[in-house]
Amino acid sequence: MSIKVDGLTKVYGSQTAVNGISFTAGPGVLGFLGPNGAGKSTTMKMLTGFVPQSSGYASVCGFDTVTNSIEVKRRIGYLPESNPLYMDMYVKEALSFMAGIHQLPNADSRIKEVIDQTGLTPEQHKKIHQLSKGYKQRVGIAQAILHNPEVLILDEPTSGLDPNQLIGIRQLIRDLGATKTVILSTHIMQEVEATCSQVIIINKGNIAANNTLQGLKEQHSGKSLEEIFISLTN
Ligand SMILES: Nc1ncnc2c1ncn2[C@@H]1O[C@H](COP(=O)(O)OP(=O)(O)OP(=O)(O)O)[C@@H](O)[C@H]1O
Repeated sequence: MSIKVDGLTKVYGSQTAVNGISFTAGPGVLGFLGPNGAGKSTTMKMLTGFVPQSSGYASVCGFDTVTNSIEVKRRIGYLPESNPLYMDMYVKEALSFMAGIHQLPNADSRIKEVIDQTGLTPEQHKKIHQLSKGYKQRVGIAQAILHNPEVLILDEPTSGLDPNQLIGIRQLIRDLGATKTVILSTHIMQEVEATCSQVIIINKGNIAANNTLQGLKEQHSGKSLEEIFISLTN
């Protein structure tokens, strides 16, 4: 399994945002669902080493996220919810900058490959601030996959996109999930149906469900994913 999480907990002041959760994930797309404030982003930030946990353990490809964070960062790509980008850079310039940080050999050919893969080719000569939201998301994904990580953490990568962009990005996520372990946080149930093999529903910092999409539906006697989500998080 590429991701192992055991008793992972994050406490902010007096609030327990993530309460001792445990799960594993391997290649495929894992849908990480939950209401606003459930603890999804906090869990993702702990997995990427962006914030330290209060207690518990997480590993990525066998490396402890706290004691081996450099090895983890080599193997993980992260698109944060806010998708922070260098708006004044050209698309290729930003990717080249990231390639430098990762010390990628053959950076130029890898950048070209990633631009093709994320559908950025027609917009590649623009500055990032000139791009539409959908294309900015594609740049965020391109940056996350540039170093060809085994694990991808995508925090609401499709929020606010039009249906055409949605379809394109979902297809890209499915393609990435064919070889990588992808953790996808989303509020769009249709998206989960279209892309995910495994689903975790988190509520108030606790795991309320962890199953295959099929298994979850069987467990809840054929209810829709939306109905299951509502019944487990209310
Ligand atoms: N830096 C922080 N300091 C204090 N509290 C925080 C901090 N970050 C998150 N929280 C709190 O932790 C809880 C979980 O937040 P988190 O962002 O992980 O939820 P989420 O499931 O990603 O929500 P959303 O779907 O709205 O993005 C929330 O109550 C939030 O206010």
